[in-house]
Amino acid sequence: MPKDREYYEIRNPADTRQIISKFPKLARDDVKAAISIAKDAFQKWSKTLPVERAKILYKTAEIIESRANDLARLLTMEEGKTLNDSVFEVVRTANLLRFYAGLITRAQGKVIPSQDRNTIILTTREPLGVIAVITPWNFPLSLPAWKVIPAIATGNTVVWKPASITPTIALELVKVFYEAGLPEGVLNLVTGPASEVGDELVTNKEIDAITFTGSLQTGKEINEKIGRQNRFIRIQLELGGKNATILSKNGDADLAIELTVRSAFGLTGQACTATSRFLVPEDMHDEVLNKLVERTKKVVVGNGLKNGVDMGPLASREQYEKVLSYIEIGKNEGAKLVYGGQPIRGDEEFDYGYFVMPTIFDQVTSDMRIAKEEIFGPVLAVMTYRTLDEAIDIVNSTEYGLIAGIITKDISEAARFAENVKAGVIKVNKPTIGLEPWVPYGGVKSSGNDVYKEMGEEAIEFFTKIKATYIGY
Ligand SMILES: NC(=O)C1=CN([C@@H]2O[C@H](COP(=O)(O)OP(=O)(O)OC[C@H]3O[C@@H](n4cnc5c(N)ncnc54)[C@H](OP(=O)(O)O)[C@@H]3O)[C@@H](O)[C@H]2O)C=CC1
Ligand SMILES: O=C(O)CCC(=O)C(=O)O
Repeated sequence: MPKDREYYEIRNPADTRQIISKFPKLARDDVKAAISIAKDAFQKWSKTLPVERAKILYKTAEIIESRANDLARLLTMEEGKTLNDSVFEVVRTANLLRFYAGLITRAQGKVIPSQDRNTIILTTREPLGVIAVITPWNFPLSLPAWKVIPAIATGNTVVWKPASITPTIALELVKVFYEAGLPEGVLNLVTGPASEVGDELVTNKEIDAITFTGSLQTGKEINEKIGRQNRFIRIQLELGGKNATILSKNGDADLAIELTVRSAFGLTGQACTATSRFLVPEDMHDEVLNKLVERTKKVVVGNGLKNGVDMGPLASREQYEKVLSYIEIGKNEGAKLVYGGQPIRGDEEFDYGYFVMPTIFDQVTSDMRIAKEEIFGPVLAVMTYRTLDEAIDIVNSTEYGLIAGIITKDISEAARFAENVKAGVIKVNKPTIGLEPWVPYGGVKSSGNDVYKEMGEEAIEFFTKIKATYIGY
């Protein structure tokens, strides 16, 4: 790497005086070199036996678990989430490794009866080649893991660009893979500005598929760039959300409040699965709102490394400013601020971090920007409805369709909700946050291009192509 390479600092969002690491701002030529390394490595890696690849994945899981505490601490210091939430990410990563290790050693194709005698027809799955993985910062370990692991498990090689603010934990994951025996060149990390590093990955003709998670705006930009290339390429886009939880008249209000507080303010609202709209029956509004505010007052905000903290800082200055600006937007468009709405300042513990109070707006209507646009922070919009049909219309009224929840004891109501809500994931009496690795995941409408799902067995479909072979004998 050239000596004059420019480096940038990663700082702890809970205390920006603390420098976590320094990373190089790579240039286009570096990315081209990484792609070429991945392309060379593909020749051998794609021919390794699934059982050999599985062995490396199992070993990686073992090492990750043995360092769970250190990895979780690093994740918290870099991204800001609480230590419990970081441990959850580490454990999920180990689970993903074992799940895909098991999956790739199972049957992958079909034997199809032929119309001719003495003929066998079978299908096999083959890897695609070099995969570009582009990921956001909010789940900087387990989200990239659910792309990288099935990609390499199926024999592809990867060039991965992590979000610029969370490269440290990304590098740790790459190191563990190599320690577990991954051959050189199979997984390559490239750090630096999206305008150069990201753009090169999206436009380089040696890339065989792109899997991206991030904002709607970037997703559209990438989609347009791919569209302008005169070639066919697989692309998976997982984008934003504006998820609602409905409390039904037949639901347990206390449970709804508990799950909503967890899904709205846990992870500081920086989850694509977060609840950002809470729909309450009109005649239960006053009682539920009071209880919601009382419960939210108990959310402990602070440095995620500290015991008992429920909500860490926002992950960056950009996020902090974005959230505060949405709070102003909410006030200006007539929503009633009933709790929070301010940065936390005036104490050494908070003064150097991006801390904002958990915030609740009441009297929010579907036409307001805070009900339509993804804020990606701890801001909850409370809305009311009269009938379940009206509530479902409100849930469906945004351009997003990632995840939606209902709290009800009525099974037929839950089924009606699941059938009529346009979202990739439905939760009944569960928090909207919290995905399981063995379950397919992906949004509809503007929440994703929804051609291929992530996680579950379905992830294998994105990372492999099917070949049909006819054998006469
Ligand atoms: N549906 C889902 O599963 C999830 C969706 N998200 C969404 O992610 C967003 C938050 O993440 P955030 O990182 O801010 O999102 P961005 O879209 O800004 O960035 C995501 C990744 O793409 C890179 N990138 C940005 N612009 C380009 C470009 N033009 N070409 C190629 N790569 C680019 C970023 O690099 P850099 O960091 O250098 O800018 C980063 O690595 C939220 O809107 C959220 O909804 C988050 C998690 C899950
Ligand atoms: O809710 C979860 O478990 C995962 C959510 C997620 O990965 C995300 O928000 O990016």
